[in-house]
Amino acid sequence: MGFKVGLLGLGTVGAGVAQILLDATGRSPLLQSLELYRVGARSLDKPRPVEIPREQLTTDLQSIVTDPNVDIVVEVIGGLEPARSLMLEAIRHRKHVVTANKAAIARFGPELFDAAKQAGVYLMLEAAVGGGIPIIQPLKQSLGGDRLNGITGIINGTTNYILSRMTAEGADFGDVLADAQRLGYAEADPTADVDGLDAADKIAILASLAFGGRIKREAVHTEGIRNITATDITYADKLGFAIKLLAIARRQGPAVSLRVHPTLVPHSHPLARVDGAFNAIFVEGQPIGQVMFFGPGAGSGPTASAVVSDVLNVAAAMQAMGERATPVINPMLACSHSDFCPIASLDDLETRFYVRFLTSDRPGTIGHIGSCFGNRLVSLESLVQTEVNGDEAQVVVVTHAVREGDFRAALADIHASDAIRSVASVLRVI
Ligand SMILES: NC(=O)C1=CN([C@@H]2O[C@H](COP(=O)(O)OP(=O)(O)OC[C@H]3O[C@@H](n4cnc5c(N)ncnc54)[C@H](OP(=O)(O)O)[C@@H]3O)[C@@H](O)[C@H]2O)C=CC1
Ligand SMILES: N[C@@H](CC=O)C(=O)O
Ligand code: NA
Repeated sequence: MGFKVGLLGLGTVGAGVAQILLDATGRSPLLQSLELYRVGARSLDKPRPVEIPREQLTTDLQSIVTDPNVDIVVEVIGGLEPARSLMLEAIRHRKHVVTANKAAIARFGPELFDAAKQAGVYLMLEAAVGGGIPIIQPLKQSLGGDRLNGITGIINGTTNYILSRMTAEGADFGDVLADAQRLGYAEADPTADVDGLDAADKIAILASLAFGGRIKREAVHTEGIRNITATDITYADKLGFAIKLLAIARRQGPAVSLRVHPTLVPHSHPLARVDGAFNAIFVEGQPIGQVMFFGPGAGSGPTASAVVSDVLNVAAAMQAMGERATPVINPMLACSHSDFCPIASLDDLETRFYVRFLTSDRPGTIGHIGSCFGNRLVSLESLVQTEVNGDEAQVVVVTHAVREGDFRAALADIHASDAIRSVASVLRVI
């Protein structure tokens, strides 16, 4: 029994997918049942790293998703539209869909999964989070017996690369970003990466799988890394922390706390040692305890490896289904949530904070900071005056775990005082 694949997109990921599909040697025998049948792209004349016969190539992607011979559509064009409409059209034509498109899934997941359920087809997305790292299927299958409590991930390679280089070289954000763009690590428009939006898309997807409910994309509190300075990286290091852009989803009472922000991570934590463009996802559950998934979060080959694994899972399920008229969907491969997860308020988050103040170097300043925190029940772990420059001093505070709302109220009280020149940075600590 053979299955025909319609590939939408022949860029970084699409070319990698085509390369695997066209070379089954040494791979799963099931690959031999797959035929790369049609391929869609914007340009027919662009040089490609993989040779596709001209008659298989088209710029008419609609004709692929409606082609009665196509069994599985792979969407790797990216972006919101026409990706969303093409996936919906494919599903309505009863084709299984495999996608790497975290932006579209995070926003249109409910619409797409409802359509897939109604049509009796699979919508698969292993490549959408962590690129080549298996994390979607492990959450659906391997950890299916666990009650998951938290997911903490470095799930954006660009920002991890930038922060790693800032740490290694003592360099500033702007300089490293410019260099990352020159080297092709960061895109020409790096907004989605450096402002945390890409990581927010991905944690919304992971949280939905881990906590068994739909997630509204706008529920993810998102802060990027533009304001991280070499000064904070140095202070954090002296205090025993690395600064990482973490995406965090945790159970908080009956709700789920969802956030992406730069975070101080103790040097002893496994995530502190994930450097460069690598990704890692740290999952906590009961009874598993802690488990970490590490590897290449992007790139042609790794991402294509995840896409093809989905295609193979779908092919295996289709083979098992045989010629049955009514589709039988394997619940361990499908997503069947219908209710939205309640989202916890950020004010109620309990976390430690790092805060750096620029103050006047005069008597009473430190006492004033301490009492403002104390009045709001914010307990301090350490408070150090680190540097004096003329009449200006730097004061770095690390709190114990406190309610975020209380911490913010104390900060507002401190800010109102004329002993404080500015609050130079506020970062959460895990
Ligand atoms: N690159 C990576 O490492 C990773 C990417 N992803 C996701 O994978 C998806 C693809 O990314 P990537 O391969 O990097 O993107 P590219 O920009 O490299 O490739 C996009 C491909 O889609 C084609 N395309 C785009 N829009 C259209 C359109 N409207 N009509 C026809 N063809 C179109 C382009 O055609 P043409 O070549 O002719 O211009 C190109 O072949 C995205 O959703 C991305 O977020 C996920 C994880 C990692
Ligand atoms: N832009 C992303 C790539 C894939 O998701 C990243 O930097 O991690
Ligand atoms: Na993955």
